[in-house]
Amino acid sequence: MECLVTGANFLLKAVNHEAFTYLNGQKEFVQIDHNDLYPYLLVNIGSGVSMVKVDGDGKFERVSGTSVGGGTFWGLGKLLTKCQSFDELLELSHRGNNRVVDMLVGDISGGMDYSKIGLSSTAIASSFGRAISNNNELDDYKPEDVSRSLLRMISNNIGQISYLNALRFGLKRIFFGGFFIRGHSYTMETISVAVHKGEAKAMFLRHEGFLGALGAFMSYDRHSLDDSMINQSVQIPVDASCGTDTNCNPLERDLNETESMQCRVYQA
Ligand SMILES: Nc1ncnc2c1ncn2[C@@H]1O[C@H](COP(=O)(O)OP(=O)(O)O)[C@@H](O)[C@H]1O
Ligand SMILES: CC(C)(COP(=O)(O)O)[C@@H](O)C(=O)NCCC(=O)O
Repeated sequence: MECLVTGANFLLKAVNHEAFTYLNGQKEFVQIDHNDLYPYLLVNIGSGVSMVKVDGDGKFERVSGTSVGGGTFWGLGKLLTKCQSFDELLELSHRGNNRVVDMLVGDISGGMDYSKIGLSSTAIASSFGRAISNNNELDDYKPEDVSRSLLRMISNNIGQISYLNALRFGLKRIFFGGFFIRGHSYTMETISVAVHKGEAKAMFLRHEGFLGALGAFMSYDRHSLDDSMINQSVQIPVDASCGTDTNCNPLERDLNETESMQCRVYQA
């Protein structure tokens, strides 16, 4: 988690045009003022989703998350569409129509005007909900439509949970990272709309999939080889503890006896 935050902080400070908003098909780069970066919410969408409140360099707290993330899209999508690769599944979603699978507010009968409670007739009332209203089997649906509905369901859910966490801590900016996003317009649009309800702004990162790797590289770089020889308390047999004491004979010591001692270990 520390690597993730280190990577995000570095990119946001060092790379021009790293962060951008995405709404109505428009990408708009955001100029980040280094002195006004913190606090922000970092949402990393990998296999699962972590939501981290970042208050500064090395200052962060994982405040929330959800197990419904990139792995869910890929795993469930693979089962439902028989796709062989993530890219294929993503490509399918480009061409799909989620209205075939999702139940929209307008589909719900009863004549109630949901606009009074802030819901338009085209809002999704229930993801995959349309599948219960007829006798269709999975094979009756196009994989494109299933993929699009799944992507929308997962992205929207992540956006909503992120929005609530931003609200919870009064955070104005949410940066979304992780390899799930892949610069995919439909994913970013859905997340943005889910967040857009409130004051917080959804922003995406050009190097979305490399935050952790970059942070790990930077941490390695920061600690030179000498620095990585750290003092660590470990349990080792005392016969190995003679060190430079030339009068010490390990064979005269009880081999079962152990004691805690300081020893230098190399940490990769
Ligand atoms: N080519 C790909 N193959 C597999 N998963 C991919 C691919 N491109 C994007 N993804 C998505 O990225 C997710 C993993 O994201 P990543 O940021 O690498 O997280 P993790 O730390 O869990 O490996 C997958 O669950 C999937 O949704
Ligand atoms: C366990 C993880 C931090 C691992 O990170 P990942 O490899 O998914 O990027 C992440 O999958 C996660 O936060 N899962 C959600 C757990 C939860 O909040 O329910």
